[in-house]
Amino acid sequence: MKYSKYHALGNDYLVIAPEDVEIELTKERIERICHRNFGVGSDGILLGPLPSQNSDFGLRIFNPDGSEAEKSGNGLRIFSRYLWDRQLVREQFSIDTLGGKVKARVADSGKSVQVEMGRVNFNSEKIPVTGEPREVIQESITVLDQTFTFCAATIGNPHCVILLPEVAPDIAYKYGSLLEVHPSFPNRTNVQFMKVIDRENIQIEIWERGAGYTLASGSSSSAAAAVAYKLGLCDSSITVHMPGGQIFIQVTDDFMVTMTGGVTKVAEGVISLEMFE
Ligand SMILES: N[C@H](CCC[C@H](N)C(=O)O)C(=O)O
Repeated sequence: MKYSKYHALGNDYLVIAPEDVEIELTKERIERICHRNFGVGSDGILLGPLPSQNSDFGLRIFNPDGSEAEKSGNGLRIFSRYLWDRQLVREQFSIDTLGGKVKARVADSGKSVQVEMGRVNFNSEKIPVTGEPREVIQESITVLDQTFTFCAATIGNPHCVILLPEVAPDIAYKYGSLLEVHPSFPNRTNVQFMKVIDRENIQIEIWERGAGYTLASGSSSSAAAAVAYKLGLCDSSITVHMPGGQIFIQVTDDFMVTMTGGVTKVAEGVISLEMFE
């Protein structure tokens, strides 16, 4: 089964075209393909291009735990580059995901991709977050020995953004997995620990729903930047600094987000079905 591997700031994905799917991609098989030792190794699988009624292309996004995600910013940049590599697109095109339709534009010979990610929404019913319908802004949540103040947002997929004076990987590892499955989030959640550096720069450490600690995340960058803008801590153009690199986010007054970042091609390969035995 053929695949193409790319990374976006160290957040890596395998692109598998539907015509190359030789065996049903069950939860167990996705887990095995993404496994760093027993499989190819990846932060997820992008299945496409699929037919779409309302966009040029359809895309399905799977996490390494086999769960399906509504959106992935890095995944959308990687898929856009894949379409460009296959000469299926020119300048601008649209992609339909479970989390809505986006517009993408490839630049710099495929090394940079801009995606209009859609509107960030802070409403509890949309994210979802349990409790009364409200905007989830600066609320308290307790895991282990720690009570955090958080904001929640969706850009198709759910995010829990925690503002701290300093952030580091150990915070994401210690608390991320517990926040991911906290009962306040019926669909689980992605988690970002955010330090606001100044009005144009933030730093985040990421724990992804269904993937764990990752070096970068486009939807996380979009959600965290939108929260920083919502809280009045940043202006509308924000550079998001992550262990894997930087993503440039622009936020409008009504929280439409445009994301721009790099993509790197890693390899093309063939998955042996023996791996599933
Ligand atoms: N784990 C995420 C999907 C991938 C997000 C991340 N890789 C990105 O670049 O946005 C979720 O379940 O919502």
